[in-house]
Amino acid sequence: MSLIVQKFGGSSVADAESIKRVAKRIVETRKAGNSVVVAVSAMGDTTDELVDLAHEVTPFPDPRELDMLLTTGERISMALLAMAIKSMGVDARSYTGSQAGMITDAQHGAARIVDVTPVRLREALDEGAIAIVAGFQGFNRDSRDITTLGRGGSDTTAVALAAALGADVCEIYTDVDGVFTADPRVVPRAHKLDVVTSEEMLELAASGAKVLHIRAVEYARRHGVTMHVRSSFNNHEGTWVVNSKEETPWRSPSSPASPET
Ligand SMILES: Nc1ncnc2c1ncn2[C@@H]1O[C@H](COP(=O)(O)OP(=O)(O)O)[C@@H](O)[C@H]1O
Ligand SMILES: N[C@@H](CC(=O)OP(=O)(O)O)C(=O)O
Repeated sequence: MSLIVQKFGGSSVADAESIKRVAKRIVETRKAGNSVVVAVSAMGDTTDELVDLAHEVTPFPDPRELDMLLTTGERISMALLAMAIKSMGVDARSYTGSQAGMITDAQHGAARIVDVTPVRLREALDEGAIAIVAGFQGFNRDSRDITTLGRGGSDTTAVALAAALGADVCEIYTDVDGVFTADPRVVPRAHKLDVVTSEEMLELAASGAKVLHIRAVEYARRHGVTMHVRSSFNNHEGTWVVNSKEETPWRSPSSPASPET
């Protein structure tokens, strides 16, 4: 049995229909015989809307309270996703970052992960359940406060969970088919890369490829996590982010042998 971490970005869970579509995909991965942990982002533009709302209240929101506010976005999507999966007859449980054991430093808005203690996730997996974790958030032990990892931080949540749980692969689901030579929405001639090294991915991320959070790539490189960036809207093989080109990409059991077009 493989352990797969799947991350769904805000673009993949923008509305109720999308949440049901994503739930179906997660259930298929579970029914194929894998253990599944999911990291989910807030729906669509929820985080931007919450930031705007805070600035309507005050030009300088208190950093602790801003983190408290922003983490609510992921709570909404994780609970809805767990409900959708349960309605399909499969056990699923949602966890906030603190419940999932994402321990960070105290830097509100840009916290760094210092430890991951996924005790409750292991319990859920042992009982055959799918664990759904709120992305982009953690908990600081000293202040006992909730923190956020910075914008786009759910990729890092997924990679950190994959490393701590010893997952076989960390799948990053988004709204494009993988990592392209340039932003495919801006440069129509950009082409998809099948395999990139984490080194190459760091360069792409540094030059603005927001498809992956740079800290997630750094974390994956440090901990030897293999990532597969792919679309949640089709079953095409995406881009493998590997530590060295000698590494044979691990074929995801959730990828069909002959992908649909
Ligand atoms: N080099 C690139 N390859 C792929 N996508 C890119 C690249 N550069 C920028 N993007 C953009 O990144 C977007 C995906 O990131 P994001 O909107 O944060 O998704 P999510 O909500 O899934 O986290 C794509 O829609 C694409 O426009
Ligand atoms: N919701 C947070 C965290 C995140 O990673 O989102 P996304 O995966 O949609 O980029 C943000 O918008 O920054």
